[in-house]
Amino acid sequence: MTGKNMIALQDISVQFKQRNESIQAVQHVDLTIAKGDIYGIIGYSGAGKSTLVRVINLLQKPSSGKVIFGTQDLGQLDAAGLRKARRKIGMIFQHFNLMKSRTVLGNVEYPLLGLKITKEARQQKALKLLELVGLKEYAAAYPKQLSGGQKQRVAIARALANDPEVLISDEATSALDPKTTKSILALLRQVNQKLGITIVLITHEMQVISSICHNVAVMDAGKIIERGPVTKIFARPQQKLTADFVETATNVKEALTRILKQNSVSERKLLIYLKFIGNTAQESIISSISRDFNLDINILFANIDQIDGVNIGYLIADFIGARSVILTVTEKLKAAGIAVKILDNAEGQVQL
Ligand SMILES: Nc1ncnc2c1ncn2[C@@H]1O[C@H](COP(=O)(O)OP(=O)(O)OP(=O)(O)O)[C@@H](O)[C@H]1O
Repeated sequence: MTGKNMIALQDISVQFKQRNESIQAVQHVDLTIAKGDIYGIIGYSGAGKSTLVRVINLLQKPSSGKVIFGTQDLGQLDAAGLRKARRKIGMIFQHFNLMKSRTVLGNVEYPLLGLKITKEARQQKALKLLELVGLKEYAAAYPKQLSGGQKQRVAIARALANDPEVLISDEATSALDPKTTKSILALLRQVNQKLGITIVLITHEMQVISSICHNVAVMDAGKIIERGPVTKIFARPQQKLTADFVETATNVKEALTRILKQNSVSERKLLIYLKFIGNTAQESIISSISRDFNLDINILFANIDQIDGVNIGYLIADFIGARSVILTVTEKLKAAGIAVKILDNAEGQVQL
């Protein structure tokens, strides 16, 4: 990563008017994406993600705010200048948007048709891109002969035809099964690393974010409510919605539901959620502290994920002993850099 800005959205708002109603799809969003980054935008349906990324290439004109692409203010460009800038921004979608009547090669060639290059050069370029996405032998096939994953590969090749600097992926894996999703995400990572293309990726699945993104923004009701490096967001989500996305992706939420069904309440026991970040030594701290304080720790769930190269461990356990001792121990764990949450399940109501 060079540290240079690729995209800067400045105080972007988008309003839609429907009959007498006005919808604030995006509200005062500032977003800076560095060159070479893979930046994820997550949110539930209707949060404003698609509208926001369509602003990046001015497919959607903002009601107010500025879009800076590299060093250019896109709002200041004339039609020809904007067309040229847009070629530097490729896009892929959930439903691939391939042309049924054209072959795979014809689809990849399509963005190059208006350019002053020979037919041969155009085809060479398209074939090279098909090779990159692993589908050279399908050049003469038609989209209906391909699986969903293969269609998305063709769409990626087509999006790369104009040598873009940015690739926007709008729910590109949402229609695919988990295995195919993995292979498409691996291809996107390769596109980022080999070609140095900045990727902006929209999704409603935190697993997609944790698989390939370095940074993430969480959107809710048209606003970015939290943002930062993916490891930081996974380790210490600040907003309830962010925590919800994170704990679903890490299976902690599911595990907790199961545990709460089976767990009995007792005066001498507290249900505790621990998160270790990037440091396996933290795990041995638990056993040494429990030994020092003569506290029983009954582990009910444990998992470890690698997120953007950093290990994050999750543990749900019953701490059994005198309450004052348990609270002293939790303070010691916090001091050792472990995130600690006491899950008060008195009424079966637990907030992660
Ligand atoms: N062209 C439009 N005209 C009117 N309202 C729109 C238009 N496009 C989007 N909206 C509204 O703006 C809000 C944000 O929509 P948007 O598609 O950006 O959300 P999203 O987070 O991408 O959700 P999804 O994943 O379902 O597409 C929604 O309330 C939507 O109904």
